[in-house]
Amino acid sequence: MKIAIMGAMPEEIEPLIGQLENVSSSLYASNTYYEGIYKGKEVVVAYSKIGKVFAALTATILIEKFDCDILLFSGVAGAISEELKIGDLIIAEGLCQHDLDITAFGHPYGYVPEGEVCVKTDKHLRQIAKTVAEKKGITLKEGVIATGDQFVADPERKKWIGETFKADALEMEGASVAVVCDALNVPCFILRAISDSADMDASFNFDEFLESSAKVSAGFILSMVEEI
Ligand SMILES: Nc1ncnc2c(CN3C[C@H](CSc4cnccn4)[C@@H](O)C3)c[nH]c12
Repeated sequence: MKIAIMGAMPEEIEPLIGQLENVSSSLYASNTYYEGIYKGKEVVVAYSKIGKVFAALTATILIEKFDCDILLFSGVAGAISEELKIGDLIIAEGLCQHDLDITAFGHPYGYVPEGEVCVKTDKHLRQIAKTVAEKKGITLKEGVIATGDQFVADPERKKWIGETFKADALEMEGASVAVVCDALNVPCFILRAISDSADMDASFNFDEFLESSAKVSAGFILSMVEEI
């Protein structure tokens, strides 16, 4: 069993690299992939760079070139649900693309022919997460995460995304990772810790809480690796 752990930004995987043994790194398709061992398990860790295209490329390389059997995503997100505060964890039951729009042809937002608005993540991995959270006394929200190639810092855009997709959080990579995993039949798990509320203060909060929230998510992901 080879486990891929992916983030979008260096800060999202830095807390992971230091925990690996026998680490070797390789450059491929303008990305660095760190191979190592965590608690006896083979892992490959990489950050994609920001946005759906880079995330889809890295997810594909982790699976097709590094032969990973499952993919765990660790990172931060903007909150939509009022329940989610900075540092809180959310796992994606499903993910959608809020900036995918061919409504001019009568299709719903986030839909393209032969696709689906909401792509589901792996139920078994989500169950493991809930077991880990219970053991550690951590609150874990499960919901819909909306992905788009925009840093959202606008209450109106946030509200529209929340209402249109019934989304609880938003970010810029998860849905494209889930689409790649779904197409390649690889179990996918997307975990995010809240760094901001996608409102007028988003960029300030993001800068302040990126590092601490990324650590919360990375720590939880490592606890999950022990249980997989
Ligand atoms: N409000 C929000 N909207 C959209 N996405 C997010 C995220 C999640 N990540 C963080 C990062 C923001 S862009 C970026 C660009 N330059 C520096 C840092 N981040 C991108 O990888 C998506 C956290 N809050 C979000």
